[in-house]
Amino acid sequence: MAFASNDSVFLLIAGPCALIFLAAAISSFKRWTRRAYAFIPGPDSSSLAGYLLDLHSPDGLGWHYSMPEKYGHVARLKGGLFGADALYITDPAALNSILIKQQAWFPESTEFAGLFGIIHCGDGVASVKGREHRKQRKYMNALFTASRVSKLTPLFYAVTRQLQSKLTAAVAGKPPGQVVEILDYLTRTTLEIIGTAGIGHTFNSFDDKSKAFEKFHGAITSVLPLGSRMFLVLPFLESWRRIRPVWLRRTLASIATFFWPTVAKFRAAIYFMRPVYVQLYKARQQLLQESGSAALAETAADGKDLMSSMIQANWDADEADRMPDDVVLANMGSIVHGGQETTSSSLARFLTIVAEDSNLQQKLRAELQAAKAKKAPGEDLNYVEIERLPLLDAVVREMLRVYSPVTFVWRQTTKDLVIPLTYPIRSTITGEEINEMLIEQGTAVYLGLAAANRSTAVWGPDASEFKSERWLNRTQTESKLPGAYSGMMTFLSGAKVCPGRIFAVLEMKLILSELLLAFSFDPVSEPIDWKMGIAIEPRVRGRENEGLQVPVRVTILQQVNPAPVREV
Ligand code: HEM
Repeated sequence: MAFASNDSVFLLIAGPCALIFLAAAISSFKRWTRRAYAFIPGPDSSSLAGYLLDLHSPDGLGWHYSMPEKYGHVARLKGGLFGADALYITDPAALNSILIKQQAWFPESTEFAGLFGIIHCGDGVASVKGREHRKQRKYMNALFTASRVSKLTPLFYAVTRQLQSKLTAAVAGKPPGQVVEILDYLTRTTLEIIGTAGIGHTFNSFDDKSKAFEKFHGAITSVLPLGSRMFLVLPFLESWRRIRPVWLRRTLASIATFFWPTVAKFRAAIYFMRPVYVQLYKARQQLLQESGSAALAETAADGKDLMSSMIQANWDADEADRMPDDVVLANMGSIVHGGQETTSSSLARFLTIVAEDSNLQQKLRAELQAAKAKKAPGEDLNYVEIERLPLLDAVVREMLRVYSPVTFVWRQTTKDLVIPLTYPIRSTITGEEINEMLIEQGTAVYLGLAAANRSTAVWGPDASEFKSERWLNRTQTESKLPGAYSGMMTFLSGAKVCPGRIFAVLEMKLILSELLLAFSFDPVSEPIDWKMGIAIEPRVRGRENEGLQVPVRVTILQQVNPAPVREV
């Protein structure tokens, strides 16, 4: 009898469990084999594994750019043998719906959230969602207002002067047109700017003997390319970082490093950056505790850096609104990372454009010289004056439109949703026009930022050509796209819009103007291939193994006085 009752208890528990298991298996099988988007045109996958290899291929920029022209502004990405289909979206109304109107149901995919959570060792803005994201963004948005950023202008100049002197030293006394690997200089510049203005720390980036710089520079520039090489495991990273106990996760990671050198390098880069942030944060907290806010003036940026402001705001906030230490630390990582590679590769791209187009280069220089002529000798252009240079503004906008440093972002629906379309889909099955479509829960949705920026339907038949003139006669309202910056998608829009866009644009304009006043640039004969990564990666054709580089020819126009060395 006892046996029988045990049996029924077992059946009572095991029965429903088996049913739940079966239902879950059927639902995931249905999801994996779902072909709900068969009526939407889209590219064939280059392998049985589906679209993932094409989407992430380093040589795949052309694949991305061609998407709206070949398949329309919503394209189906075939999941292959085992995966579900996904969507590639560049349609203005659909982007507006996904990023703004219905953004609560389209959170960032767990893949990117997981990757950035690991890189920043915690839940900063780049890896949290919903209310927590809104809470952290309030702190971050307050740091990046135009008025706050304009106050950083003297810091930007101070670092740019170091770049000018370093570049002058590299080419002085040599024949004109010396070949210089300019990306290295620009990476040092943007790292030093984000170091001093972002987190109040100097990396001594222009000191060739600075080991700290060398290692940090190596770590920060390698971590995203390494991350993009691990794209096949990205879907599991968010669950991975929740594994407890922590020692188990660390042991598993250590085992993985033996089999996969990329993981070993990725981990080493993170482990190098983390203590730098921890040390800085602790020092800042100690200052606050011991001597109050005024003591922050001791930092490398005289207390004007963004992170000091964030730490101070957090310190002053009510207990309930305060961010825990690990979140502040993760956000230090988000700011340094967000502000580094995107900006340095854009600057390098800009220099190659003006090197190829001497007429444009001369016109830009003339505009800058005219603006400088109105200032007292030795006085710099201020934030408003830099912003109001029409040609520089047009060239920077066009560069950010045609060469978006971030190619796509990744979202996932959390419920079935209908989205409107600006450009109807023509069904491959019935031939009818579809003006709105259902996106099923769980669908991976890729938003093609770079491709939308080149859509001929939005920008005209010359969309993929670099034509700065288009901005001299065009207004933001003319673009149908919901992008936060001049109607382009480069900085995204909505809740996840890049908080650093005003910072980035000012930084780029200021560096470019100072470089153009002091040097002229000419092209080299070797072609540079701009490869796809999480940010764009330039490599010299035939010398890919030498890493990221952008050679240009540099000639001194105007001797620059050596920059004063900043004591830190
Ligand atoms: C040309 C330069 C830049 C470009 C093209 C760019 C682009 C972007 C894009 C597209 C995103 C959204 C990513 C996503 O949702 O997956 C983003 C996020 C972000 N960017 Fe930028 N960015 C640039 C410069 C900067 C700078 C200079 C900073 C800081 C000083 C910065 C800080 C951030 C941060 C912290 C985020 C995460 C925001 C969040 O998740 O809420 N970015 N950026």
